[in-house]
Amino acid sequence: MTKSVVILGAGAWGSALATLAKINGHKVHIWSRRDSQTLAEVLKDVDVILSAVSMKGVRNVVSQLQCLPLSPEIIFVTATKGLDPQTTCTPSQIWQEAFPNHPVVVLSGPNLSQEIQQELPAATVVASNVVSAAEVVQLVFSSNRFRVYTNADPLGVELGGTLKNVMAIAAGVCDGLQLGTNAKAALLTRGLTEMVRIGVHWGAKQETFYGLSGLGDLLATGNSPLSRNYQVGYQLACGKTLTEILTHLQGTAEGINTTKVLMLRSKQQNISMPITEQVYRLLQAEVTPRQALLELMLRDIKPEYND
Ligand SMILES: NC(=O)c1ccc[n+]([C@@H]2O[C@H](COP(=O)([O-])OP(=O)(O)OC[C@H]3O[C@@H](n4cnc5c(N)ncnc54)[C@H](O)[C@@H]3O)[C@@H](O)[C@H]2O)c1
Ligand SMILES: O=P(O)(O)OC[C@H](O)CO
Repeated sequence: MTKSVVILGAGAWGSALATLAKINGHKVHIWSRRDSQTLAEVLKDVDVILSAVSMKGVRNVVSQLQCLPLSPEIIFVTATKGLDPQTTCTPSQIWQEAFPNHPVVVLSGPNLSQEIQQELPAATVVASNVVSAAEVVQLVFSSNRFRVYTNADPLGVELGGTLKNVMAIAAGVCDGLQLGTNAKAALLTRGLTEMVRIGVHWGAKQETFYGLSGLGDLLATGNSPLSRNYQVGYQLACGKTLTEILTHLQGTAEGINTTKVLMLRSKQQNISMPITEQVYRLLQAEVTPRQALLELMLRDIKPEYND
């Protein structure tokens, strides 16, 4: 059945998702801050509202929507991969708190928007506590070039896509320093351990991190120069400053803010996150990439699990 879908955010990801819904024949409107129409006008008779704004815009967009009369049938989908700097909440937690009577679905997976716009095949996950809502969103986006799986662990799916951005910065550093394939495998594997450690403490399911939205996205983003987060790490390793990198970076590298929020949360909750800590210190220019590497290599020796 044809759905009316409004996509909030006309950036790289919002545009790619709009393309995917349009090829399935759905009525799609992309809304941005510069839209000539108001939100009230575009949200008339909408079935699905998908937010693809970057983390810094989420609270602003949520409060604009809270002022509008919205039918409780409307499904919210969040595709943002970030953490709120004030509360450390995830975007879906912000949407659900603001709209407690609406179903909220998280959409996340190994989805580099440029590849999707080139019509290359990809897969993703839509997760919600309301299974029927996830299934509606699955139908909106599924096609022969985009395979969509449902999942009942929205927090785990969302954290996978969010936390891997920190590891993607580290992976870019690893490649920028030309540390080789062994080092990269070690980094991504230990990075996943770190994601699982804090994610499970947060309330997510461990197995979710081994799926598309966790390991899948970690592999895509940690190995692709198309990733903005990877590019940040790569260029830091090549000697550029963060300010220089951000001047020329196309789009948002959410991992920079996520690293700060994660450091705060891991310290508050006493959770060991050594890779995240070195990425944080590197972004703060407290260590060089080589010093960060040495810090990680010279940590106390220990069993692989049990740390
Ligand atoms: N690009 C990708 O490949 C990709 C894939 C999956 C997920 N994501 C995630 O999607 C989100 C957006 O990424 P992107 O690549 O489209 O970034 P982008 O920088 O291209 O676009 C960000 C969008 O957010 C909007 N925005 C920012 N602040 C706003 C505000 N206060 N009010 C309204 N709109 C605001 C911008 O206008 C822009 O349209 C990020 O969280 C990213 O991690 C991106
Ligand atoms: O360009 P990045 O680093 O934001 O990565 C984009 C997506 O998260 C990949 O799934």
